[in-house]
Amino acid sequence: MINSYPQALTIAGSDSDGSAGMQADLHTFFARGVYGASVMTACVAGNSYGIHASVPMPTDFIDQEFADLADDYHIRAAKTGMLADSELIEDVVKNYQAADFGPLVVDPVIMTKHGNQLLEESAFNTLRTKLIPLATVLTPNFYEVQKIAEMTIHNDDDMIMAAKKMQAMGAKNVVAKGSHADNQQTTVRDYILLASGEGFWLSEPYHQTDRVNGTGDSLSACITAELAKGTPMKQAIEIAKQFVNTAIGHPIEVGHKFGPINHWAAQDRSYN
Ligand SMILES: Nc1ncnc2c1ncn2[C@@H]1O[C@H](COP(=O)(O)OP(=O)(O)O)[C@@H](O)[C@H]1O
Ligand SMILES: Cc1ncc(COP(=O)(O)OP(=O)(O)O)c(N)n1
Repeated sequence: MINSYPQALTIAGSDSDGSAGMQADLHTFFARGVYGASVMTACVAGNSYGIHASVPMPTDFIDQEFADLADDYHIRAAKTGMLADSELIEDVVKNYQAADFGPLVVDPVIMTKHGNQLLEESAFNTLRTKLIPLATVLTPNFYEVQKIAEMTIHNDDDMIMAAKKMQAMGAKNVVAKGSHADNQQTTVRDYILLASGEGFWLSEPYHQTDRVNGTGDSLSACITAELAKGTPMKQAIEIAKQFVNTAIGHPIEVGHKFGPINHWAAQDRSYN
């Protein structure tokens, strides 16, 4: 019985307004009924207007965070978020490989949707060659798909080709998130390529709202939470897409500009 409750880990940056980063991951783990632990990699100061400062954690501190969790907790799935630079990526790779933390969801946080760069340009190669090969699931947004696959996406065929390229880099399953830049669109579509080779699109209604901070973090955290519970991969991804869509579709009034999504929307019976 000891340590039997599903436990998941976020290896990510702290975002002070709680809308994204580690805080969004922990909100999501809680909402999905999974215990959440955290390895803090960086701290970001920001609010609903934007990000204003950022500091990376020292790698010996990160090593200690991993060691303490490995000594005591039974982590069944983990995810990465903001890793800031090459040194941090290499440190996280070293620690993850030494631990037994289950499947790894890699959210390759490069840039927020408001244009804040959270990974140094010089770290792209380390991300491609060292972290992506460890990914059980890779969840790039539309911008990150193009950066990682080194191609411009014009249509569905391009997206499918980019997903195959990322799988060839070593990611077992790929969730390539589509664009939502057009506020006239009625749906949002992500392309999924599973380890089996099965590929399909997941579609949900588009919501016109400014309260979309942390959507990518929450999607990858929900997949992680489901994997920690033992949910099969395809179902975990489908649950995550619906979870995030419900959370975007029932916005809460927090912050003045680009606010957080509503992590408890899926549980609130008044929305059903
Ligand atoms: N306005 C929106 N309406 C509905 N779904 C959205 C909206 N914005 C983002 N999503 C969904 O949220 C998920 C996270 O995607 P995205 O916002 O692109 O990630 P990131 O936060 O990494 O940039 C995707 O499944 C995407 O389709
Ligand atoms: C500390 C920190 N990590 C990640 C993000 C970006 O979150 P993400 O969900 O990938 O993107 P947005 O939806 O917020 O653009 C962040 N802001 N802070």
